[in-house]
Amino acid sequence: MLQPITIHDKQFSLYIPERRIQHSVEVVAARISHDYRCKQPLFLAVLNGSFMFASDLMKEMSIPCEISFIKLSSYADMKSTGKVKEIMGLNQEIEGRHVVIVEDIVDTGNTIAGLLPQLREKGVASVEVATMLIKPECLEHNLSIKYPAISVPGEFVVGYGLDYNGLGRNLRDIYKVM
Ligand SMILES: O=P(O)(O)OC[C@H]1O[C@H](OP(=O)(O)OP(=O)(O)O)[C@H](O)[C@@H]1O
Ligand code: HPA
Repeated sequence: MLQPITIHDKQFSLYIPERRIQHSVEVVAARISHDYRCKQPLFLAVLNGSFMFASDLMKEMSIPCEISFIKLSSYADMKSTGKVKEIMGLNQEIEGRHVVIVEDIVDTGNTIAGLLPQLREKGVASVEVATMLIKPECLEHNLSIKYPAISVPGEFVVGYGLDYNGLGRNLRDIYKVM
């Protein structure tokens, strides 16, 4: 068996190898390329974690498409629905655009559940979500995630953009906590 890796105080074992990740990215890119062939989609990649998936996804797209990167403020106003993180860095006009949010992971779904209404308020023509990983058993919202690459159980994962306290994002494979 492969040696586990150590990040900070925890050990992680290899979970999803690079070749499976790359194959899953190709499958998702082909689906989006087909579904959006006359729509010139605008990818909105949520920083930081999505940078690697966003880059690989773009390289596999076979239709004209654009990309912008957004960050969600770590603090925001409290609304009755809970904490709503505001979008920062959106310097692109999105009214009337077909937007595809790009995420590294949908875990509880809080991030996407907060983001979707804000994008709809700005008058997008459509909005869907592409995510490298999804944890269906952790979802706390009724979300329809149209383009999930790989489903995983609830364990904490790192690599391919995902971090554990800042480290591990550079790993080409995805690892899970032991
Ligand atoms: O579905 P959720 O429970 O909301 O979790 C998913 C979010 O958590 C991570 O972001 P994080 O806020 O850790 O920032 P990062 O991308 O900079 O690591 C990840 O990149 C997603 O955006
Ligand atoms: O499993 C995870 N790993 C890293 N970052 C995350 N953000 C939400 N879930 C995770």
